[in-house]
Amino acid sequence: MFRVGILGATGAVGQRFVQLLDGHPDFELVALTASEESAGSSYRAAAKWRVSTPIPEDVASMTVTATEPEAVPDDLDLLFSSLPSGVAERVEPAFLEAGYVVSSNSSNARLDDDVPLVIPEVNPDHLDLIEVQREERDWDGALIKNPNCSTITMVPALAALDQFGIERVNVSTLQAVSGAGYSGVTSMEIIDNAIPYIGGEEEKMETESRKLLGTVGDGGVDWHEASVSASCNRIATIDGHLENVFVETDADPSTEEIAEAFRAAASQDLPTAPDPLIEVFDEPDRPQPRLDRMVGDGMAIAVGGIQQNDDGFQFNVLSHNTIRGAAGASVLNGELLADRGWL
Ligand SMILES: NC(=O)C1=CN([C@@H]2O[C@H](COP(=O)(O)OP(=O)(O)OC[C@H]3O[C@@H](n4cnc5c(N)ncnc54)[C@H](OP(=O)(O)O)[C@@H]3O)[C@@H](O)[C@H]2O)C=CC1
Ligand SMILES: N[C@@H](CC(=O)OP(=O)(O)O)C(=O)O
Repeated sequence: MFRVGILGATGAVGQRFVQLLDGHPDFELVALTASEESAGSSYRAAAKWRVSTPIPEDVASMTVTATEPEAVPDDLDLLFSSLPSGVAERVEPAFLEAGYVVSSNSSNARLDDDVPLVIPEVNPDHLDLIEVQREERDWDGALIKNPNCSTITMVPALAALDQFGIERVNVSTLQAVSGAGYSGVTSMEIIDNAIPYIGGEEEKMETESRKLLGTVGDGGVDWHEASVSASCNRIATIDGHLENVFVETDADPSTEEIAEAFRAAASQDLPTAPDPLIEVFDEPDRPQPRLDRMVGDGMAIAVGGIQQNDDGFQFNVLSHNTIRGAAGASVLNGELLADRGWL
C-alpha cells in the first residue's frame, strides 16, 4: 500500500477524495490537512460532511493538521491537493521542495511548461516532464496536475477524434453548481436562471485542451494547433457538466465512424479507470446530467447527439465534474504515477 494524504481535505473536493480513497486497493489515507482554523480538530468536527455516503469512521477520528510540510508524516508516498488555487500556488512548492509527490486538482501551474497536465487515457506520456521539472526546479518531489472539470469532460472525446485531424473546436457548456463549490453560487442567483459567465473558465478550456492534446517536445509540450473557442454557462444542476461540441476536421467522417472512434477510445489498466472510457448513447436526448453523470462510477465520459452539420459535425458530452472532473481525476493520476514507478 502507498501512504497518501490530502491537502485541503475538509473542502468540497477534499471530501470527494476521502470518499474515493475509502477502500482503495493501493492507497492508504494517513494524513489530512486544512486551514489553521481546522488544524487540531478531528476530521468529523472540521469537515461539514456533505457527501451522500457516510463519512468513513476511521477517517472521521483522524486529526486534521495545518497545511505545511512539517505537519505531515515525512514518509508519505503521495499527496492529493484540493486547496483554493491562490493557497496552492503558495503552499504546493513548499511540499515539492520537501520531496513530496503531489497530484493536484488546483488550477495554478497547469500551463507551466514543465508541469505534466494529465488525463491518463489521453496523454500519459506527458509524465516524462517530471524529469524536466526536477532538473529545472529546486524540487526533490514532483507535481502533476489534472485539468479543469469542463476541459476534462471534452478532451477524451476530442482525443478519440484526432485521427480525423481536428482543425477547429467550438464548445458551449451547461455547468453544474457544484463546480463553484458549496457556497459558490447562491440559490437566489441560480434557481429559475442560467448564468452565461464563469470567470476564467473559457480561457481554461481553450488553453488546457490544446496542451493536453499536444506532444512532449524539447523541455515542454508543443500544443495542438487546433483553434478552440468556448462559451461557459452555469445552470441549476447539482453535478455533471454537459457540453455541446462542434468540430471541424481535415477528414470528413460519417456519424458511424465518429461513434466507432468514441467506442474504440482506449481505457487504462488502473484501479479506478472506467472501461469503456466513453459511453456512446444512440438516443437523441442523452446524455443528461441527472441520468448519466454516474456512468462508469462517475469516471466515464458520456456522448450522444452525434450529427453532421455544414462545417463538420457536432455531439454532446457529459461527465461528473467533481468525480472525473476533480477528485477522481487526481486519484487516477496518482494511480498512473504508481503504475509508472514514480512513487
Ligand atoms: N475541477 C473541478 O470540477 C473542481 C475544482 N475545484 C478546485 O478544487 C479546489 C478546492 O475547491 P473546493 O473543495 O470547492 O474548496 P473549499 O473551499 O470547499 O475547500 C478548500 C479547502 O482548502 C482549505 N484551505 C482554505 N484556505 C486555506 C489556507 N489558507 N491554508 C490551508 N488550507 C486552506 C480548506 O480548509 P478549511 O475547511 O479549514 O477552511 C478546505 O479544506 C479549488 O482550487 C477549486 O478551484 C473545485 C470544484 C470543482
Ligand atoms: N470552474 C469550474 C470548477 C473549478 O474550480 O475549476 P478549476 O479546477 O479550473 O479551478 C466550475 O465552476 O465548474
